[in-house]
Amino acid sequence: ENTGFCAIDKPKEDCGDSVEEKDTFSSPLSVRYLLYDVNPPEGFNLRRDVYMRLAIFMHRIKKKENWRLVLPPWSQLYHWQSSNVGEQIKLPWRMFFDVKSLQKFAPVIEMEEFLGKIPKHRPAIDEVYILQHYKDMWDEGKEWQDRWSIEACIESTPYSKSGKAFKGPFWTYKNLTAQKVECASFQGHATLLKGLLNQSKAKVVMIDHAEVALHDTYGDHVYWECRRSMRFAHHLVEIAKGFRKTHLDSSDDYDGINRPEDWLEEKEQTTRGGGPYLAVHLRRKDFLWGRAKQVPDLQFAAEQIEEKMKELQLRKIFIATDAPKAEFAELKTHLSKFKVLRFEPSPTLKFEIKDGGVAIVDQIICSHAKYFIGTHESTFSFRIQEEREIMGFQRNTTFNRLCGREEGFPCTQPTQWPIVYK
Ligand SMILES: C[C@@H]1O[C@H](OP(=O)(O)OP(=O)(O)OC[C@H]2O[C@@H](n3cnc4c(=O)[nH]c(N)nc43)[C@H](O)[C@@H]2O)[C@@H](O)[C@H](O)[C@@H]1O
Repeated sequence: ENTGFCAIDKPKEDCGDSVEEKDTFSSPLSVRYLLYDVNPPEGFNLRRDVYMRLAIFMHRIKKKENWRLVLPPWSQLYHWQSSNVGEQIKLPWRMFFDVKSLQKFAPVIEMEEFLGKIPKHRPAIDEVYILQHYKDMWDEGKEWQDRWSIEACIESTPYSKSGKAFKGPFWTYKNLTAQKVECASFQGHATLLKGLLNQSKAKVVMIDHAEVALHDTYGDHVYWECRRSMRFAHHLVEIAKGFRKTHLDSSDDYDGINRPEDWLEEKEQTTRGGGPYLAVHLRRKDFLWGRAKQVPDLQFAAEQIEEKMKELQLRKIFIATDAPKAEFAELKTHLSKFKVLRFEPSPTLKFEIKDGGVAIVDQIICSHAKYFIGTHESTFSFRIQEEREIMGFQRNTTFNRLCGREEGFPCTQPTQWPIVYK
């Protein structure tokens, strides 16, 4: 069967660009759709990780089962607080990622494409399963065992019955409804969802709190294939390129970075150079209380940055941060010997790419630097580290983090997760 999707093991010629498919909802099980959502307060980069768990699951079953994974639009993320960028709801994945590239790994489609297929007379979603942890999961002496079962909901849910159908958050789509909503206690890896999906005959199933399902295998070659397929949207890559060139004397040619257009053609890379700047991801805001011991005050962060700048004999520092303007200005006063830069798009550009796009441009710039220092346990920093692994930077230039004042300097550095190829 040719689904139009490009499997990792198919020759490139067989990989169609189009995701158009013939399914009209007329034959109940010809194609099935898996929708999902994540715990509302989670940020963008944790959500990227949850996507990978489900995409890898879809990748594993795609030869035998005809599912489409519907990409959940980005709506009202807690950290996206800019007021001058318009509404940040229902943003499609193509604003941030190269969706064709994702499709070369897993059969994914955008929400709007899925919505376009639903006949008027039918609720969009047949069945919603809200994943929850087993009540006894943390009991002492309880052995880990993969299991799932439909059970009463332990906590209250945001779904409520209105007439025959259920209403719910549904990524802020007001008209979406579901026919059935149940809770499923779940303990195990994403592939365990197969049992849950196959006990159902529904065509459209949604998994809420998908973060409860764990990675099948973290860090093997399939994980990295999925990760490599998550290329950023071209327009964001171009914006980052422009910034690197104009402000940081950095370009792929000059920095010795050589990445094929298509991730399927990527082989193990070695990058010895990197742009002539130090990049730092300085996570502030909720991390100031959430990770108080490991997040340095600005003065202590600056001391660590200065030390590294002297060692590397660099002049320019790129700071990716969620810090308010005043904090960034203070940091600059502590680093007055150097040129300290931040990506600050014009209001028009920011309106276009939104908070999510600004964050990705920050990540791209950090990932191309000669040396990177991140923030303890921030998934934002982790994703930069992965990007650098893909580009083949030497690991000691990647797996670094700032130390908290209480910890002192030096402190324990991040675990290295090396890239693996087939
Ligand atoms: C404590 C936990 O932290 C987790 O955050 P953590 O892993 O850093 O990383 P994320 O899951 O991405 O969430 C942090 C969000 O804050 C913004 N942000 C953080 N750092 C930067 C930066 O350098 N530049 C720009 N432009 N934006 C930044 C951005 O919107 C990003 O997605 C959250 O996902 C969890 O919900 C929870 O809050």
